Amino acid sequence: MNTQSTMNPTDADEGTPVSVKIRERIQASRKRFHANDNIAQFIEPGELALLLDEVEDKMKGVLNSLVIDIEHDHNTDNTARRVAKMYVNEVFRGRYVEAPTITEFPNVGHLNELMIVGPIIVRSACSHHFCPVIGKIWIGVMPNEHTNVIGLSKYARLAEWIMGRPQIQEEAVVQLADLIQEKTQPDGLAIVMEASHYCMAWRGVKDMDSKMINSVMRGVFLKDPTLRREFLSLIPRKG
Ligand SMILES: Nc1nc2c(ncn2[C@@H]2O[C@H](COP(=O)(O)OP(=O)(O)OP(=O)(O)O)[C@@H](O)[C@H]2O)c(=O)[nH]1
Repeated sequence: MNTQSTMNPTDADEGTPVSVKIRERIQASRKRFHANDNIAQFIEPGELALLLDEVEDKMKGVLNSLVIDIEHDHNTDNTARRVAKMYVNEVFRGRYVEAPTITEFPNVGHLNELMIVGPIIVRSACSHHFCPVIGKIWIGVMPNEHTNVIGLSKYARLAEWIMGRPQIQEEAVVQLADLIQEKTQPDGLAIVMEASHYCMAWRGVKDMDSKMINSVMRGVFLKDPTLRREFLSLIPRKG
């Protein structure tokens, strides 16, 4: 018997986890959905709330498998919901929502002097263990007369959107550089990030002191060693 032919497509859809529906749309568009990719364009209105319910349900499974009595332990009876909210609405929000709106102003003053913003405090989580990554970022921009000027706070908003995903630091700074480059089209862009990785402090090697520092240099920062030195000397990293 061909059961398919008698089924209404909406009935077939019912009971399909929302994550599966979203994943199918991404795959149909042949787009990537790695941990540090944004997938907002594939999420329909109302689906984020359903995704939260689904993650809560799966988290209950994890707690059960950890042999925690969530039925009777008053401390953990709502933990699955809290963790789901933390992932979907807070720490990994940068995967599920569109980029912040950025007001761009024309560079009427023809500014072409080095501009530095930082330290911007950033919070992320490593893709490997989902442990916190907390650090600082400095951004240097060398505008030209065609460069769009964006409000100072917008650098922090863009950084928050990129860091609000499971990341590895090397890829996070490149994603942020690509985004700022696209928004402002400067002659040069420099980013330095310094962060503590709690997967190395709380667990694993339990090293409390080491930090990872990395940088991305684009355009004139790459070509001009004097400008690069000026940028690096102006960021008060040890302060
Ligand atoms: N390159 C890079 N490595 C990272 C970052 N965040 C965490 N790591 C490292 O990722 C590695 C994962 O190593 P694995 O050997 O797969 O995992 P593991 O067995 O739990 O490793 P240990 O942490 O050594 O116990 C660890 O060395 C982490 O310190 C990051 O942003 N960039």
